Amino acid sequence: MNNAELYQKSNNLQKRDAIKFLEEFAPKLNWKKSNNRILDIGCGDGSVTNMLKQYIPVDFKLLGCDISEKMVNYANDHHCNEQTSFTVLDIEGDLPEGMKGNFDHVFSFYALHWIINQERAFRNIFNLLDYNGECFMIFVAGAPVFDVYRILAHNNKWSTWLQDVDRYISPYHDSQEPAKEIRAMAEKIGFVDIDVDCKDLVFVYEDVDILRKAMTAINPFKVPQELYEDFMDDYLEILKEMQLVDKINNNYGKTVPFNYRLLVVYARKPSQDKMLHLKSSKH
Ligand SMILES: C[S@@+](CC[C@H](N)C(=O)[O-])C[C@H]1O[C@@H](n2cnc3c(N)ncnc32)[C@H](O)[C@@H]1O
Ligand SMILES: CC(C)=CCC/C(C)=C/CC/C(C)=C/C(=O)O
Repeated sequence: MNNAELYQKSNNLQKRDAIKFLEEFAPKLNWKKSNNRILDIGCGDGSVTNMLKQYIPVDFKLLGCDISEKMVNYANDHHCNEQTSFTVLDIEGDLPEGMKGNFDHVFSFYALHWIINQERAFRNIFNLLDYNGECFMIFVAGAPVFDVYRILAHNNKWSTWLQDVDRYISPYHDSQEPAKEIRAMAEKIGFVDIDVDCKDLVFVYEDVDILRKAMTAINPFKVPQELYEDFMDDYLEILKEMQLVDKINNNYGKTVPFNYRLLVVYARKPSQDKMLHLKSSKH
């Protein structure tokens, strides 16, 4: 998952969804006239961070962050300029003091399903925002890829490399009402104007080879290189058993549609007055 070169060639699904939801939501955000301080969490190779610039006012400072140093280096090499830079940050870890309260807008695209401790990450996002700051995030609730990981983890051939499989399955994959869960968590943290939607979407891969590359680009497991093609063959066999890929002719010359559920989340940190008022009414 930290091969930026490969990821930027195979992230059509992620890019399509970032564009789709930015087009809908960016015009509705409360942009400042000047000096918009923006953070993109889980920026990866930086290509979506770069696209984000088309949807924000011209006066901005944009920081992308990612847990992977390799991704951050690639993003800095390809997309860094006077207004945009990238840094290493684990959104599930301790925040540097200097970043707290420093952002008017926090975005995150296709990253938060990688986080086990959701409350820690959402609390960190709250603390990164300045008063009245807004966050907008899209991430995967459920997808067949997570069922495939579970099945591979139970196969003796692959179990050694998939021992920590739960770490890489969206925390909402088995949830009946992920939007309700997220809303309750965001309310508990102190967010207001919360809007959470769980969308049923479809992405059509042009053929099995393209699908294979996309799955390799997001594969989090350290399967040895010499076994990797065999691993992907078994991966595809499972997709055939699940009737998601045709058994006949390896789906040759045919497109491969996949259904998945995507969480689309907006929330705002209250004003300073509102927060002081809430604090004093608690005592
Ligand atoms: C699928 S990529 C998404 C990249 C980009 N946002 C996009 O939409 O194309 C997910 C990214 O989240 C990063 N990530 C995973 N866990 C993270 C964490 N705890 N803190 C920050 N980034 C994390 C991964 O390193 C990876 O680069
Ligand atoms: C098995 C399969 C090909 C599923 C495709 C649908 C889908 C939503 C894939 C994205 C999964 C994911 C975890 C992406 C990411 O982290 O960027």
